[in-house]
Amino acid sequence: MNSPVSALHTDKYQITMMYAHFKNGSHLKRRAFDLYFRSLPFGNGYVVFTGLERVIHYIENLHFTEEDIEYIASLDDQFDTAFLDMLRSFRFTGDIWAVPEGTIVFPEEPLLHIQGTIMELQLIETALLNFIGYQSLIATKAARIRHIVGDDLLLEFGTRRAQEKDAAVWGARSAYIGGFNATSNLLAGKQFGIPVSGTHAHAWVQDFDHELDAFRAYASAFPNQTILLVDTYDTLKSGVPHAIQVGLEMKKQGKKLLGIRLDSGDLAYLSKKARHMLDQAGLTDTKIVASSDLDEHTILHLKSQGAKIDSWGVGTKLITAYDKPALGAVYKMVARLEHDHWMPTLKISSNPAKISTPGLKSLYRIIDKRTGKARADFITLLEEKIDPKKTLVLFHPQQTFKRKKVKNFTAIPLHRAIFKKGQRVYAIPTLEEVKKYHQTQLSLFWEEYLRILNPEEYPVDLSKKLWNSRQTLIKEIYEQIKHELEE
Ligand SMILES: Nc1ncnc2c1ncn2[C@@H]1O[C@H](COP(=O)(O)OP(=O)(O)OP(=O)(O)O)[C@@H](O)[C@H]1O
Ligand SMILES: O=P(O)(O)OC[C@H]1O[C@H](OP(=O)(O)OP(=O)(O)O)[C@H](O)[C@@H]1O
Ligand SMILES: O=C(O)c1cccnc1
Repeated sequence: MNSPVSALHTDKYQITMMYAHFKNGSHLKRRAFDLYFRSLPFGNGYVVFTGLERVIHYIENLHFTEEDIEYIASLDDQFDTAFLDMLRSFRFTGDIWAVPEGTIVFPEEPLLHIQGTIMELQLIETALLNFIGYQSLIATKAARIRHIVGDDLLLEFGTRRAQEKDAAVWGARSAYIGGFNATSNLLAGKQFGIPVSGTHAHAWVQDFDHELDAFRAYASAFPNQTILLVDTYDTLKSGVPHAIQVGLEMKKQGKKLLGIRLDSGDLAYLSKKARHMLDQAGLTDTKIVASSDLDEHTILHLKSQGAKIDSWGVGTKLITAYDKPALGAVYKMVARLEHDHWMPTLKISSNPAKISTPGLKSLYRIIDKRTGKARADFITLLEEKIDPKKTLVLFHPQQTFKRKKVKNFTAIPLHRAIFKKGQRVYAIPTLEEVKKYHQTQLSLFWEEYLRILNPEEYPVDLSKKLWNSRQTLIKEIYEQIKHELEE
């Protein structure tokens, strides 16, 4: 179904670290990593997590072919035969936990938690960040657009402007999860079962001597799904009148002109005029589709101007995540297994926002039982239990004086086990299930967190124990550095 992803879809340094670990005798040491992002894209209040299905296919198929191994050997004559032999039988043997696709997620949350040998965990970093970062970005952009249009039909038109093929196809899938109704990309339709849709291009009209002939010919080829592009010459003087003429001819034959498409000019003005003209002619059921560099901001403005647009075709600005082309997801080591005991590890940075959260952790969503709405997300040490009968004290991880007490709540664990010892233990949901799950996720949040402009910051808090363990580790590392410098 999906084209397999090569094991070489990784950065060179992952292979060189694998080799250095192999020479060091440490390649089979067990480690744990978290995948997360640090800041929200597009000024949005949340991210829609997607990319897991591709991660699963990648992990299940992960192996080096003979050609891959030959290529690696050709890079550096350092690589000895024993290492190359080991690559021949390489398979992923670790454990992965992840939030399901479609989940609403926030900065600093462990979206994936992965345990395995350091060698395999290094190898997969690049591909995981690549898939999750891009797909989550597009699903989030799509959700913003869905938020603005209400129930209007949303069509994904981005393939021709996407950053190459995979981005177009997986982007179409993410857009569908985030709230689009259909894609123009047939491969995405075939591969994922996304509804496909479309109109026709200017070239269809240009290929005829007269616009009217072009419209008639198109209507006769597709009598049940005729949508005519009306802006090739002059939208109001030529395109719409010709479309109306064809629409009336179709009506006489008991058929219906489904729609017209506007693709340039002042879309508010043109759509209002076109609506009026269609209605005057009795074509009240004929819909108006608009496209032309649309995004959530332009659509919002068009709506505020009273544009009479029923359906939106969105390409470039969605599929390229135009205003924030990278999510900036990261993958950090959080623990090392030493003598059967997980030792938390930390990445310190001069920028406090970049200090990672150590250890094996659980991620919960705290739901207020009275309202059914999310109060906060709560990250704990793995071994901690939350007692729903007790009051939960939440505090801001930086401004710790900011506190709130939560009673009468449910703590929903967000992680699912995906792989155990290299074997998948997770039943991949259908795309429709993912889309539906995303909708139920949205319903957990107050509108204040969902609005597209200046949303409220949703609290993601650490348990006291986790917060203490992080502070202790930071202190220990600074003490150690000080001590080493003094020596
Ligand atoms: N009423 C409107 N209010 C705000 N933005 C609009 C309105 N009508 C159209 N737009 C947006 O303005 C931009 C206009 O694009 P541009 O000036 O490049 O040309 P165009 O009219 O689309 O023609 P072409 O596609 O042939 O270049 C598009 O992003 C479109 O979505
Ligand atoms: O505007 P987007 O959101 O990217 O949507 C996709 C665009 O692709 C097509 O344009 P085409 O390639 O025919 O070029 P055009 O810009 O001249 O319309 C279509 O007419 C849309 O305008
Ligand atoms: O079907 C359409 O109208 C379409 C498809 C891709 C890009 N622009 C428009």
